[in-house]
Amino acid sequence: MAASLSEGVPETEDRKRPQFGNRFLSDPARVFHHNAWDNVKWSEEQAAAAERKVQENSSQLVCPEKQADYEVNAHKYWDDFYKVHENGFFKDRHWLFTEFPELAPSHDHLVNLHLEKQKNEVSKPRSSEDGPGLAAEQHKRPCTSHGCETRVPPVEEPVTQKLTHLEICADDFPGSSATYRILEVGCGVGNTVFPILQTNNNPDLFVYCCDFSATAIELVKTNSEYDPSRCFAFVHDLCDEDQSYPMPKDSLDVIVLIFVLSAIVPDKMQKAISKLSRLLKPGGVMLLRDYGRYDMAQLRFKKDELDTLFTAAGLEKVQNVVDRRLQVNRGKQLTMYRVWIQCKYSKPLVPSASQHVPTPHTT
Ligand SMILES: C[S@@+](CC[C@H](N)C(=O)[O-])C[C@H]1O[C@@H](n2cnc3c(N)ncnc32)[C@H](O)[C@@H]1O
Repeated sequence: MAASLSEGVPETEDRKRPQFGNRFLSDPARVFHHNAWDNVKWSEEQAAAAERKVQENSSQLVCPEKQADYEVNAHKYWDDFYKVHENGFFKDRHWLFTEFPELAPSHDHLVNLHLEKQKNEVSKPRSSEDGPGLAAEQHKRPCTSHGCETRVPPVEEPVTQKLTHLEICADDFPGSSATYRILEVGCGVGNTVFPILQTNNNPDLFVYCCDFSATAIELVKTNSEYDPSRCFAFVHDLCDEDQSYPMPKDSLDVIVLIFVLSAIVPDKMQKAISKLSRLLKPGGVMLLRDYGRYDMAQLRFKKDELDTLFTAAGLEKVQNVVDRRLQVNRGKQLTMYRVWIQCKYSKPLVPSASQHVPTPHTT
């Protein structure tokens, strides 16, 4: 039987994977007809139950010694995890290109950014709680990643703008000859990076990826798809204030954070994001997808917390949406409520006078 209109999943223009936020459950009796439903409304009882669960979990804290051990030795715990699971745990993030067209080939992200901002000026910010989901809105966009009539004013080539102040030499860093540079932080074994390299055949693309687990980075580098002429993988702890990134500031088009920020301690997040923000070119974007508040009844990110983090790092909101999904195991007739948060924040073309992002000597 054909699905009803409200269950219809619009396909993207290139008829690939549909974006999140497009399949709505209007008739509860149909819950087991699909694997997942978007923008699921939570009842008050359900929200209260999640809150109670969080309180319950928080009432039994691990002892301070163990907390310190988890923080100081976090990279070792992740190393152990990857020694056991190798490439087998996380799935390739193939939804990346529908949710984040900035990662797809021939994407002119400055054009898209300009249009998304124009749209935000005339409509209130989207969220799955206040109207149609993010993807439904995006399908109405007049522009595709492959071309658009509206152009933003030309900007001075940003990479060459401020190189005199850099410690990293402008033409002597990995990927220096590329014109489109993407960095993934907390890349694990490459479930985001390899799909990008496979899908994005732009000859001017260079992809950096880092993780604080040396085992994970070793697995990336020994992957048969790792090509050092297109990619540079390195061990890096994003919470380590003294460690430099191997590229100059104002040099990256896109920074990707997929399920990584939630893995670090909250009081280190701001410095980590501000440091990353400095690496972005003006007009560059930071993309995040992570666990939202009450996902699996745990206390994770709220929309406003992430907004504060990114705006304090001098970035401007393009998107900040909560994706409440109902995942269904049709075989076992089980339902599972998940909450994700997805953000896009861009670096202003002209630095805002009200934002002061301190500039350290190294990036
Ligand atoms: C949930 S996994 C996600 C991996 C990958 N982004 C993906 O989507 O498959 C989180 C990753 O973040 C890394 N990570 C956690 N804290 C980190 C830190 N402080 N610096 C760098 N990487 C970190 C972990 O080693 C792990 O590989």
